[in-house]
This record gives sequence, C-alpha cells and structure tokens, in this order.
Amino acid sequence: MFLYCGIACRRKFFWCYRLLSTYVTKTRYLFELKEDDDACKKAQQTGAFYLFHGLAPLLQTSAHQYLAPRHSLLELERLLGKFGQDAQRIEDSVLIGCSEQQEAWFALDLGLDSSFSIRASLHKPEMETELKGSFIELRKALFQLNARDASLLSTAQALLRWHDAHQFCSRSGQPTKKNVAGSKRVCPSNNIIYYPQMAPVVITLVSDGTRCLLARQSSFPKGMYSALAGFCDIGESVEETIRREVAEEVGLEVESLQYCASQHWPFPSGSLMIACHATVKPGQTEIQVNLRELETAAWFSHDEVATALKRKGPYTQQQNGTFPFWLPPKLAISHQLIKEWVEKQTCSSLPA
Ligand SMILES: NC(=O)C1=CN([C@@H]2O[C@H](COP(=O)(O)OP(=O)(O)OC[C@H]3O[C@@H](n4cnc5c(N)ncnc54)[C@H](OP(=O)(O)O)[C@@H]3O)[C@@H](O)[C@H]2O)C=CC1
Ligand SMILES: [Mg+2]
Repeated sequence: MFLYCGIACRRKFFWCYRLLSTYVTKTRYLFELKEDDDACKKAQQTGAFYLFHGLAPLLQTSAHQYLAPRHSLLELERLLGKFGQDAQRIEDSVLIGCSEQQEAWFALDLGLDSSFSIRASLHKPEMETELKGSFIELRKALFQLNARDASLLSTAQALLRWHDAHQFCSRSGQPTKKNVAGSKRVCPSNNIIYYPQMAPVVITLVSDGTRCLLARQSSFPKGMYSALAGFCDIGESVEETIRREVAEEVGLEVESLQYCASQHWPFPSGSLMIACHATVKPGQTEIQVNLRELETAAWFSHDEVATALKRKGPYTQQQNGTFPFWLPPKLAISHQLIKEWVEKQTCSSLPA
C-alpha cells in the first residue's frame, strides 16, 4: 500500500512538473514577445490571427457552436491586398496568447479606424463572404464558444477596445504609439507609458444559511437571475465593496465572506470579476430592493436553485405568460459561484 502510494505520488509529481514546465515555457515566451518588438514581429511571421470588425469577432458556425477561425500572416496580407489595404495595418494587431508549440496568436480589428489606413473600415459584408464567416457581437456568441476561444476572444476584445480608446496621451494630447505586442502605449513627446486597464467588480452570492439571494436587472434576459454584482469604487477593498453593494442593492448587512474565484469579463469594457460567498446577520434577512439598480431580488431554496442549475434552454415564455427561473450559463463566474453554494449545501445536509 505504502509502495503504491509512493509510486502514485511520484507519478503525480512528475506529471505536475511536466505541466508546469510547459506553462513556464509558454509564459516566458509571451513575456519576451511583450518586451521585445523585434521578437514579436518575428512571431507574427509564423503566428495566427483572429479577426474582428468593430469589436465583433469573426466566427463560423458548426453544429450549435461557434468556432473562431485563425488566419496566417500570408492569408491576412492576401486579404488586405484584395480589399486595397496596406499590409501596414497588421501593426494594429495585439498579442493575445500562444499555443504549447509557441505559435503566437494575435487579434486584429479590420473595422475600427486604423492609424495606417486611408480607407479605414473594411466593408463588412464583402469580408464576411470572403472569409466564409460572420462578425458576431461577442455578447451574443460568448456562451456558444468553447472555453478556450471564449477566453481568447474576451481578452482580444478588451485589448482592442482599450487601444481604440487610448490613441492619444491625456497629458500632451499627442498620438500615443503601441508596442508591437500591444501590451502598452507610449507618448513619444513625454514618454508616459499607458498600460491596458480593467475595472475590478465584485460578484457576491449572499446566503442566510439555508437560502441564497438572487436578483435581476431589467436588462437581463427574461427569467434569468444572478448573484449581486458591482464595480469597486476608488479606495475600496474587495471586502468594503461587497459590504457596500449588498447594502446598496438589497438593504442587508454582510456578516462574513469567503473568496471563491475570479474571471476576466469583457463587458462593459473589461472587468476583473471577483466572486465571493457572503452570509448575512441571522434574523436580518428582509430584502429592500433598490429599484434604481435592480428589477427584483428574492431568497431561493437549495432545491429551487439546484433544479434551475439543471434546466436547459431555450427559456421560452410559458403558457401562463411567465418565464422559467434560470441561471447564467457555465462560462459565467456567477454560475460557478451558485453551483459551489448548491454543492456545499448538499454536503452539509448529508448525515455525518
Ligand atoms: N460574469 C458574470 O457572471 C457576471 C458579470 N456581471 C458583470 O458585472 C458588472 C457589474 O455589475 P452591475 O450590477 O452592472 O454593477 P453596479 O451595481 O456597480 O452598477 C452598474 C452602474 O455602476 C456605474 N459604474 C461605476 N463604475 C463603473 C465602471 N468602471 N464601468 C461601468 N459602469 C460603472 C454605472 O453607472 P452609470 O451608467 O450611471 O454611469 C453602471 O450603470 C456588469 O458589467 C456585468 O456585466 C454581472 C453579473 C454576472
Ligand atoms: Mg449591481
């Protein structure tokens, strides 16, 4: 038994080591590309490009899923040539990752005004025909992508949006220049460096011990409820934001909280979602919904939430005119937070 465990542990260690080694190699490679413009330009020669138009990614449909095609530099140059564009436009691309074999992946938006192009925005329908795909709003496509493409396209969109919005130095008013990877922009007149930013957002699943609190904003799809979310204010810690948001939105006071996980979220313009579980003071569970922020909020039992987690779309209107109660899909961190709460409740209700 001891020997078996020893071998198993060593195997596990060896496996972890191999994983870590690939990860470290990839990370160091990406670091080099961000730091060294020449290395990054070289990586474009053998790299692959994800294409966007007005921040909407190019997607192809395959059996209820979207696929994000990649194009080589040669294909991209041919495409730009066909549409009368200068290959210099490729300088607008941003590095978003790489494969385990160190094929660098870039994203390029052909629909935003380019610093290099006279005919700025390429004609969308013609390009869609040429590329055998469609430029689809990321919000509509995100949940029909596999996890890797969803993550890459979210990063790409947030980074492309940031570059588009930071073309000028806020101090000198002069045009800023991006490095080849797109990990920063510099103002040539005063050397101020601008780095891409994201807004920290907390997302909190409040529980009173047996029930959890879910809410709706009027902008949510009909029937969908989620955990409470809110942007961090300047000067706040994550704990302070959670306490404030819960008080502001549902009029309750948080007693304790526990970190769960985090996720990059591309909406509205690149957020870091920090997910936590929270409990409220016993006996103080009366909800007072802030109607400026939420449409409604309510306590839900373990069984109601567990059933909703298993429910599959489409969530169409029922005969009585209402919509079924459903929860955000797997890719959203709120789903993970709610699922974790259900699992914890299930475990704690099992006999010891
Ligand atoms: N991934 C997931 O599972 C989930 C993600 N979310 C995301 O969490 C985010 C925050 O949730 P929400 O409840 O809307 O937040 P808040 O409760 O903080 O309310 C949103 C309002 O805050 C103001 N605001 C303050 N700072 C910012 C900022 N940096 N960027 C944009 N608006 C700001 C805006 O007001 P004004 O318009 O008046 O200026 C906005 O309408 C949303 O972007 C949402 O997409 C939410 C739930 C689940
Ligand atoms: Mg909110």
